[in-house]
Amino acid sequence: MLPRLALIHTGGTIASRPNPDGLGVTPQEAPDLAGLPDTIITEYQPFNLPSPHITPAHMLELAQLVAEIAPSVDGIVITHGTDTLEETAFFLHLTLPAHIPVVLTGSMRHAAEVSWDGPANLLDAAQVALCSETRGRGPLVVFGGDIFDARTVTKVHTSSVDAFGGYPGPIGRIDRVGEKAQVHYFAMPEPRPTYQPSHTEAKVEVLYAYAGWRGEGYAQAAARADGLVIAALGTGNLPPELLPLIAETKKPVVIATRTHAGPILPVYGYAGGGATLVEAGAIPASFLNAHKARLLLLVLLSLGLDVERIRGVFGEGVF
Ligand SMILES: NC(=O)C[C@H](N)C(=O)O
Repeated sequence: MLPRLALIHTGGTIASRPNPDGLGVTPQEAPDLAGLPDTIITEYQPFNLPSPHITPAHMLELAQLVAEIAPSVDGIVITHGTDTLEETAFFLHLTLPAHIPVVLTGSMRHAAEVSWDGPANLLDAAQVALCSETRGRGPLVVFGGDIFDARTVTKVHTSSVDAFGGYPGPIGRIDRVGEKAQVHYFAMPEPRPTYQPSHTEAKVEVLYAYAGWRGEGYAQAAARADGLVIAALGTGNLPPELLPLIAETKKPVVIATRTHAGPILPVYGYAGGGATLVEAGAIPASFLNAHKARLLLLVLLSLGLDVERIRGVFGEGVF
């Protein structure tokens, strides 16, 4: 029996061309998959958006579509804009069973450019999705031949075709010798819980720390949102003015880092140091970046978990 692949197109540069109405480049036409004969391909296009227009509601719609079609295919590829690709990948990682082989990819150049990287990324993603070793790893991101897990992958360059990286790096690689694809994995997947929210309506805002921040915008965000994430400094430290603000917040306040790799650690005991923030009730985000910590918090709040249970999930660090 021929392998069955589902291709879900959502827009992004991989679907973009110069705008016929004038300004810039916009998503228009989903890319063709070339170079994969003897495969039954079914295509879906739930929406056609630049990825800055993607919301958690779109991510939930995608998770539901993937779950629906997974039993009738051997692999699923999602084409997506690169700007928020890691957020959709992580949302799917949190909400889909790990046995479904889902691979996200995109491109950094559009189809009218000489350096158009869409076709190679799409073929790589399809071959990774159909590879039997991919099953059990949860949603992955394939870009430039590197295979990343959804938890650690992040966009590391605004314009290079090698736009994705993250700490500690790829979990695998796809290369091609002639027509034949070779897929190698370097690590085994770890067991982890997944979550089934029926909506994504919780409001979580991200605040970005900087030298001299006195908490401007904090009170308004804390009043509006159901929970906050702060992209804090280093191992999760803040200026002293933030300490009393966090101490009086009853809603969950998750501390991530604006530094590009590494964990949140309760090391420092000066006012606003990580140890004082944790003592004041803040929740360390472990190794998650601020925008992924936001999605985990949003999922947990949408499921109705209280602050202590949320603290427990982040504290266990298994996601
Ligand atoms: N390379 C890309 O896909 C970037 C584009 N702005 C998007 O995310 O939709």
